[in-house]
Amino acid sequence: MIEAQGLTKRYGDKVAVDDLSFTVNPGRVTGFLGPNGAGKSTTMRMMLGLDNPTRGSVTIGGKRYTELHHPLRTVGALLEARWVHPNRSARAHLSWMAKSNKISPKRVDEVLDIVGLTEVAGKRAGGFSLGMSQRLGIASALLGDPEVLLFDEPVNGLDPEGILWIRKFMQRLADEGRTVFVSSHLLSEMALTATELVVIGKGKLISQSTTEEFVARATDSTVKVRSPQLDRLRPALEDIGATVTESDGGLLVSGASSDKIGELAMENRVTLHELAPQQGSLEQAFMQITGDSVEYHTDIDTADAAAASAAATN
Ligand SMILES: Nc1ncnc2c1ncn2[C@@H]1O[C@H](COP(=O)(O)OP(=O)(O)OP(=O)(O)O)[C@@H](O)[C@H]1O
Repeated sequence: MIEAQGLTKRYGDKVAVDDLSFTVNPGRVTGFLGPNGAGKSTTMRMMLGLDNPTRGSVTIGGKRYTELHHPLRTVGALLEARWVHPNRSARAHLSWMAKSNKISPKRVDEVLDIVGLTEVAGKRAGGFSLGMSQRLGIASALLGDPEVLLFDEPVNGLDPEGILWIRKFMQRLADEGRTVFVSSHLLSEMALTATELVVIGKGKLISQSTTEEFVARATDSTVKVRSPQLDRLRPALEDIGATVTESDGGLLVSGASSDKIGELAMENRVTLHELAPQQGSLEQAFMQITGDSVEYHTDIDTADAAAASAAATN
C-alpha cells in the first residue's frame, strides 16, 4: 500500500505538489491522472526517494523509501525506459543490478522470461525498440519481486501491440495481489487499464474514486430521445423541470431518467423511437473536473478535447 499525507513539494516559488493525500491499495491497477505539469512525476520521484518532500510524507508499506531495508524487494519502478547502458546486453544489465542488490542470479532468467525477452537477452540493449526497452525496464522493476510497482507514463510512444501488452501485464501484476500505480495523461488508456483513479491538477488532489464513479460524477447524464411526437413530449418534459436540447432530429434530455421519460411518454400517448441513456466518456469527465486546473489553456486544447471525447463516445 502507498500512502501520501499532506505531500508538498516546492521548487522556489513554484508549488509542484500541494498538500496531496491519497491511498493506493493492493490488488488493483490505480491510475494517476492529471494534465501536463500537474505534479505526477514529482510525486512519483518522492515515492522513490529521488526527491525530498518540502512538507508531508509518502510511505510504502508504512515506511518512507529511505527507511526501506531492501528497496528493490519492496518497490519496483519504471520511470524512463532508455536508461540502460547501450552496449550492455539485457542479461548483463539485469545481472549487474541483481548482484549489486544481493538478488539471486536465477531471478534474472525468471524476469527475462516473464517479460518475454529470453530470446534477445544476449543482444545489446542499445539496439532495442522502445517496446523492448520498456520490457527490459519492467524486468528490472520486477527483479526484487516487489509488492509495489510504479509506472510513469509507460505507454508513451508505444505501438498498439506494445500498449496492449503493458495494459495486460499491469492487470496481471494487480491480479497477483500487488499494488500497481501508473501515471498517464492518456485518459482513454486509463479508462481501459485502471479500476481506481487518483486525479490531480496543479499539484492538488481533485478526486480519488473508482474510474466508474469518476466518469459518472463528472459527466451530465443525458438521455437521447427520438419520437414522431416530440412537440407533445417536449413541453411535458419541461413541466417536470428537465432540460431539453435539440440534437440530430431528436432531443437530449438532462434532469430526468430514461424510466421517467418513458413513463411520461406513455401518459402523453407519445410513441418513442429511441430512448437511450448517454454514457459519458472519461475525456469529458476529465475536462469537466480538471478544466480549471490545466496550467495553460489554448483553443487547440479545447478542440482536441472535444474531438477526443466525440471519438470516445462514438
Ligand atoms: N526540478 C524542478 N525545478 C523547478 N520546477 C520543477 C522541477 N520539476 C518539476 N517542476 C515543475 O513542477 C510542476 C510539476 O511537474 P511534473 O513533471 O511533476 O508534472 P507532471 O504531472 O509529471 O507533468 P507531465 O505530464 O508534463 O510530465 C511543473 O510546473 C514543472 O515545471
